[in-house]
Amino acid sequence: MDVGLSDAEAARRLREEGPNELAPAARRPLWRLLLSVLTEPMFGLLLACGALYALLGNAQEAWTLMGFVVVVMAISLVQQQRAERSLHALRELSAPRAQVWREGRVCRVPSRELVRGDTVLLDAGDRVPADMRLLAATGVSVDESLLTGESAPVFKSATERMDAAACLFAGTLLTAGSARGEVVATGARSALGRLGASLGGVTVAASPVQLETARIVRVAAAVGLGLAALLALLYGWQRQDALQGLLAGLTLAMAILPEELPVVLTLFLGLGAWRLAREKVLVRQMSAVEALGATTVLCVDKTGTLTLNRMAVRRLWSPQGEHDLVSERDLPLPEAVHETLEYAILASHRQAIDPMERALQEAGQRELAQTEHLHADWTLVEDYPLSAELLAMSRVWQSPDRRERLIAAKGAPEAVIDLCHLDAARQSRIVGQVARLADQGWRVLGVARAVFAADRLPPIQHDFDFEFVGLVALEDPLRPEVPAAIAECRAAGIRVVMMTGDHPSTAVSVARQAGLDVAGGVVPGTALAALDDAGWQDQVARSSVFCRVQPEQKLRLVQALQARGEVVAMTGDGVNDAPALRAAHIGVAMGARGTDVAREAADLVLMQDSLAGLVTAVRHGRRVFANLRKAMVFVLAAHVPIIGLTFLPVLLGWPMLLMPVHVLCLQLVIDPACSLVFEAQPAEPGLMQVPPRPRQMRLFDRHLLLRSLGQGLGLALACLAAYAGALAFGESAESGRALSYGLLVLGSVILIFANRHWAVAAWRTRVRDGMGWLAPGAVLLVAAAWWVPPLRQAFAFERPGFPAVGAGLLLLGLAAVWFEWVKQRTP
Ligand SMILES: Nc1ncnc2c1ncn2[C@@H]1O[C@H](COP(=O)(O)OP(=O)(O)OP(=O)(O)O)[C@@H](O)[C@H]1O
Ligand SMILES: [Cu+]
Repeated sequence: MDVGLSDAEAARRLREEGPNELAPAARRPLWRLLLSVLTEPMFGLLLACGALYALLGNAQEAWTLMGFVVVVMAISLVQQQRAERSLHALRELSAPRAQVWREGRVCRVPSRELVRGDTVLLDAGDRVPADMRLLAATGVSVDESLLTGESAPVFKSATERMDAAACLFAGTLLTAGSARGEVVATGARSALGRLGASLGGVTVAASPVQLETARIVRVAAAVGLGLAALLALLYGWQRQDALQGLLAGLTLAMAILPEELPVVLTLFLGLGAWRLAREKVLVRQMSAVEALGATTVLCVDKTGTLTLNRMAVRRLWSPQGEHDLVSERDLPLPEAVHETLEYAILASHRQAIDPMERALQEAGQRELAQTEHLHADWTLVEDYPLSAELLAMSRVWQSPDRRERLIAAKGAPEAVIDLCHLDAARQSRIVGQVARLADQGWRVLGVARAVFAADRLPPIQHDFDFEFVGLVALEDPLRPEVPAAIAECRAAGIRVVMMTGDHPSTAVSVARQAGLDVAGGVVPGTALAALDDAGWQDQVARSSVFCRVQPEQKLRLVQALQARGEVVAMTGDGVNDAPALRAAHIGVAMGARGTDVAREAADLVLMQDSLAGLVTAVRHGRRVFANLRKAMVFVLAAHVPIIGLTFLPVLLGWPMLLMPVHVLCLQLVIDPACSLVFEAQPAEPGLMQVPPRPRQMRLFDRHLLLRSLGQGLGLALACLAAYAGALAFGESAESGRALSYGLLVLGSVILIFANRHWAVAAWRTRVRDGMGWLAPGAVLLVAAAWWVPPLRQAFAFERPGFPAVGAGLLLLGLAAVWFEWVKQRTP
């Protein structure tokens, strides 16, 4: 038996030959990042303003603005780099793992740690992690399209010759069978590495909300430019000063350009993904974070998702007797069921990966160790794998002291009964026993055996003359956290649908324990096969438990649900689940047990395999969407006064109020910092007690626009009133500007207060939630701009008098009340 490399040897080779990875996906170089910042419209506007100031002979303004350009670029760069880095970290997390022999044990290591000489175990659905020579292979077929472009399956087997038919290549996909191989080339030395190819990791396709935002930004930009041109003309004509007019126009363009929207959005989705990663849910597709919040149906498989996938043989039954391995643990295994366990083990792989087969072997080691029923000296001659048509598998053995061969079969009881050609009476007796065992929620397998004397083995299992041996019931406990998670879904108006390949009685029993809705009955896959599209849609509307479904049917179930307008999240782990995972709005694969194919097709990967993780993800998705709306209300509302304060004074013939510096400071520093408060906002208490948001619901709907417009207009009025008042009472324009701007900054902070919680009034909430640094920071900033000379100059301020400040505070209070009023009127 192979024992694999020692840890020390593996570490030595890893040091010498380098990790098993292709040239890591090149990060964007700094100059590319710079270029992307430079081509942003805001940057163009800034440069134009700077040039205008220079033309006007205002050297100081020009320099201030250029200083700003540097700051803005630095912020932009840091943010982009941070986004890149977090993406990189996510890629690392989703890195593939491989099963390998080390120190005489099978363990899972990250694929990048594989070295030449490692013995790797592969199963259907695995991506081949490195080039290897096959040591053993059963029914292996491979998809090598990544290397050859040819998608037809290629069959492989272990031979002495070391040619392509006995080799697996890195990056190709095991579509069927299982294999053991020795690594011969890793990383860049593999066939794939020599091609210079690389496999994709995290993808960032635009989500609906991102598209919607992009549209809003485009519209706003067009409107902004139009208005800006209008203002420039107006100003130039009114005051006969074209350059100043142009400057005013550019300032307005800056004020309207909703630069922060896309930034806020990326940040929210990205940080949402990061928060989910901390909850052991990996996001492979950023837009999934957003779709999660709208999920109406969760389609889940049973084993591993609802249950622990910790199989243990619970009961053995044969026509001669029965034995329970838990309640009768202290009794020796009765002779009557010896053969049942013996043949169940013979029908399993020796180095079993399947938890069911492992459980059988464990039971065998425990119960049959002192008997002649374990046959280490027998050799395997042939293997008939499980198929969709026949849920049973057989293995053909040669014993050293017999000429004829022995065949052991195990599988779904119906399939095994079918193989045994029993008479009606025996058949119905066995079916009754199966139902009795499956009613406990146990998975039941039938076991059969045959003897075969001729030389040539038949092509299909049906050609053996099988004799029924007995039944094995395997127990797989429910995950303890599942009933609570399902109850949470129910409260949140999310339906949970179970799709399993298991027996109807087992399915119902587990569904009941988990708290699923079983009133709609259990629908077996065979009943679905005869239905048309309308029939499928009808079924998925009525029933929540589907049993004996084949993976291909899962795809159709998902499509039927989608045709009914549901937003579907689906879990899956097998090779054949990939199409359904791709079709679902949110495909969910399992980190621990899922195949590589499933993981690659999925949008989310649950590192802890449990349904509870998925429910957590949904909760986060809802929270992100709710907070996004709050942030958008804030950003939009904050734009209104900026626009008003640039536009109106010009119209009214007052001295110019906001200049480019002010607009930039608000738009590029203060507002984005403020939006972060919303990102960290915890979920509102009733978040999981309301139905999912309608699928068509837009991020920027009427309520949102009304609310932001209402609140923004209030703040704009307050600021304008402060300016007008200051001017009326004989203060200088600089002093009025300082007052008005201070009001704008502090009012924005109050705007955050108002919108952190929508259901409760701001004064009922805890002030400190995420605001600890913000309010003092804003006050400090305003004070500094008023009193520190260089800043005062840069902002063109003069310190306002105390009566003015008092009036300003009063206006601020009024604005706060107004925000709350608007909040209540726009639910
Ligand atoms: N290794 C095996 N040996 C014998 N029979 C098997 C084996 N694996 C599966 N079966 C039979 O095939 C049936 C379907 O198994 P499959 O693994 O496809 O179910 P599944 O859809 O993954 O189930 P679940 O939803 O519980 O995860 C099982 O109920 C069992 O009867
Ligand atoms: Cu025996």
